[in-house]
Amino acid sequence: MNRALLSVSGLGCSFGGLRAVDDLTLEVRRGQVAGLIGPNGAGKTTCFDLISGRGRPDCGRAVFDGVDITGQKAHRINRLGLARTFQNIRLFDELSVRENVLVGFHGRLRGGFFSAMLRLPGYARQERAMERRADELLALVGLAAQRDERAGTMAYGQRRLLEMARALATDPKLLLLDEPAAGMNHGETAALSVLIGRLRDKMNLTILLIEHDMRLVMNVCDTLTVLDHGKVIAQGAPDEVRADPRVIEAYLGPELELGDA
Ligand SMILES: Nc1ncnc2c1ncn2[C@@H]1O[C@H](COP(=O)(O)OP(=O)(O)OP(=O)(O)O)[C@@H](O)[C@H]1O
Repeated sequence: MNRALLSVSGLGCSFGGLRAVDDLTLEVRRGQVAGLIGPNGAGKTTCFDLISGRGRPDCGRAVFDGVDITGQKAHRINRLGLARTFQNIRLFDELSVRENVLVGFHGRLRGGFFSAMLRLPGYARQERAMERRADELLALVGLAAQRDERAGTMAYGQRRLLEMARALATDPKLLLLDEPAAGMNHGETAALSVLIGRLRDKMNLTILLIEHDMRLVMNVCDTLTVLDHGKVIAQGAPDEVRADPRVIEAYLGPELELGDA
């Protein structure tokens, strides 16, 4: 059996004259936490956009769970089991925390418009099941107590967790996290490390994350890919990657003393 859940080969994309992603080849195996790191502007978010259907690559191929998803639309890729969060958090600030998670279930309700309008019993049952699942996911990310608060009033780190809960509501096999620790304090980042480990070990999730917090990256990632100017400059186990002179020169050197993680 092919153990790769996501295989990307030769993927590329330009903005005008800028080659934002150049010949990206990357494999994420089932049950792994993989990290995509690199300096600002290296092309990491663009990679996520290409993989998740928010941008079209001009060359290369992406295969998810045995299905060619190259250039497919975002909602179709999501339905196949790939969910993501965004660097710039996208929540409905006027809705409650719980309602934001329920949005993640959108489109999964069976029965359509009329059963919703008429509030048929089957529809109401599904709705209750989703509310229970939303509450479980909020408990998982540590936001159960804030369930009825307005999302717009939450602290930044909590908003990131809420985005994760909403992505999890689509019941993904692969979760792409774009800078999940951005804006979190030290304690929140430590809790996030534990949560990511739990998602992998207890919920069987495969995760690909972009992150600048090297302590988190070194703690949670089984494998790393380093991008610089759109190109992969190193790939492998975190310890090997951080000792790679090209990586130290491009990125890690000023950010991370050896043994800091
Ligand atoms: N829609 C766009 N139009 C034009 N240029 C873009 C667009 N999106 C990204 N870029 C450029 O492509 C390059 C890669 O950007 P990207 O956001 O993927 O990098 P990144 O590694 O995620 O950076 P950061 O760590 O700062 O978030 C940058 O030079 C950026 O300015």
